[in-house]
Amino acid sequence: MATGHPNLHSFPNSDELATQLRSYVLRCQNSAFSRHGTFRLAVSGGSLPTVLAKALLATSNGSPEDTPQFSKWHIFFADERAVPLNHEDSNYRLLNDELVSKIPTELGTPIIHAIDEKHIGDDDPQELADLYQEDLMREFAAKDSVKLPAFDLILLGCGPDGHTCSLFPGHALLREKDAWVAAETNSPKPPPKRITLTLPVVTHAISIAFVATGGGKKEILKQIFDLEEGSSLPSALVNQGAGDKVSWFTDHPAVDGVSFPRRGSL
Ligand SMILES: O=C(O)[C@H](O)[C@@H](O)[C@H](O)[C@H](O)COP(=O)(O)O
Repeated sequence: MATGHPNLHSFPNSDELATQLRSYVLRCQNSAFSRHGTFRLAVSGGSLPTVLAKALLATSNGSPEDTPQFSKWHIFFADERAVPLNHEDSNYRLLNDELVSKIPTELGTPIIHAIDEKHIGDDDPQELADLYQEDLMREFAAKDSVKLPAFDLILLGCGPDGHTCSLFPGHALLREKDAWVAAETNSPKPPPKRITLTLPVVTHAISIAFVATGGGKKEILKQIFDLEEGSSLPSALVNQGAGDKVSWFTDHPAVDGVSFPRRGSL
């Protein structure tokens, strides 16, 4: 059972948010290195890769602690669309365009865990999900030897309907207890076919961060943080399942009208 409450941070602008997100991600990196020598993280699509790139491509102070050591990073996708990797809807392509292709050589190259292109054209994305789950098993141990994979960090967005990953409000997928990766065939946000980490995998991560900015998010964040009616929304379920392992990086317009207390420091 989760302990504590999520940490809600709000920053005046995107520069400040990126600076704080950088400290947070690098702190997660450094503690992952001390546990097992690599940093295993999952990232979402949407606006997240752009903010993440701003955070991670900023100039380092030169210390190893303030340097992303990308050659020891394994980057997975918290969710991915069932489209070719060079398609404009691909989260792989988005992450590559925004971040990976811009990493200076001296910082090394991360290992990116993409979906298997051979199954992208399948009618049902289930095989794509199963193969991605096998990829996780190669990195985190077989599913019959560990109940759930423990990502060092999962970076999420929150949609205006409260979805996160490709876990949408009211969908049966929210009740998935067994699979690590599941197929979604009817996403209300296009494109309809996707794969996604399941809720138990998300809440089992060592750290989880949401990035949500702009006034367009204030109504849903009010529901998620302040109102009973928002308690079954996917993003609220992450808060409930993971408690103080969750940190929200927002800007002031996104939490305008939200009463839930902000935390001053990371
Ligand atoms: O691939 C996806 O569709 C995303 O992973 C999705 O879950 C996204 O994170 C949210 O829709 C928030 O998107 P914004 O940050 O763009 O609002």
